[in-house]
Amino acid sequence: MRRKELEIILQKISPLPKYDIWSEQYQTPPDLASFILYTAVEKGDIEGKKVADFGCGSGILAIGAAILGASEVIGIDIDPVAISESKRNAEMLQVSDKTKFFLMDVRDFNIEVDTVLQNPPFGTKRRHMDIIFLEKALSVSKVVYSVHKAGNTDFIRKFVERLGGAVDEIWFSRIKIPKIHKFHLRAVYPVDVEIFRVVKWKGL
Ligand SMILES: C[S@@+](CC[C@H](N)C(=O)[O-])C[C@H]1O[C@@H](n2cnc3c(N)ncnc32)[C@H](O)[C@@H]1O
Repeated sequence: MRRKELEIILQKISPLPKYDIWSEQYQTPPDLASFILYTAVEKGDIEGKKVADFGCGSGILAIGAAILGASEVIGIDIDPVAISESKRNAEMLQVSDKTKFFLMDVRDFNIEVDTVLQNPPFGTKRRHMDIIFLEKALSVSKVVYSVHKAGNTDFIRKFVERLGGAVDEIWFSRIKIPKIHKFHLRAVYPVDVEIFRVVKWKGL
């Protein structure tokens, strides 16, 4: 399957019906999701691998990984609506046999996987939430693809190195997110993001 075909399939996954500002539930746009997924395939991180999607939202990264040949995919989210929407979307795209979705806080996840894909909350509402996700992802996997608000590259690089990992590659993109604060005037805001590929090179 070509990347554009995957993107068209992922466009069938709608964002969650109600946007929870506190949980920062913006969806990864299908073009960025297909870029992350294809990059991960090219690097050997998806096909035949056990993959987790932390904060799966409507399931776009988890379902994409299943479509691209992951052997097993686990999606988790703290919001019950996200879990039911992910299950519904997995059924619609005929990958429910390869995907499992669990309602849980990322901090409670303790299953070993090969690869974690995640677009965590930026931490705008709950400080350092993205870092909590990243630390958990590195503790249970060998490779992590993680989307972060741009501008904290050095902090993230050093944080990962302190955990015994390494930032292997970084890509840049821009996504539109719904307004975060009541005083915001526009409905959506463009935000520059960095996508990190992080590898674990020491036992954690
Ligand atoms: C930016 S959205 C990304 C959604 C989806 N992965 C995507 O890429 O479109 C972040 C997701 O993390 C979830 N979330 C926030 N805090 C969480 C936590 N402590 N544990 C698990 N999921 C959480 C939110 O409910 C939301 O669905």
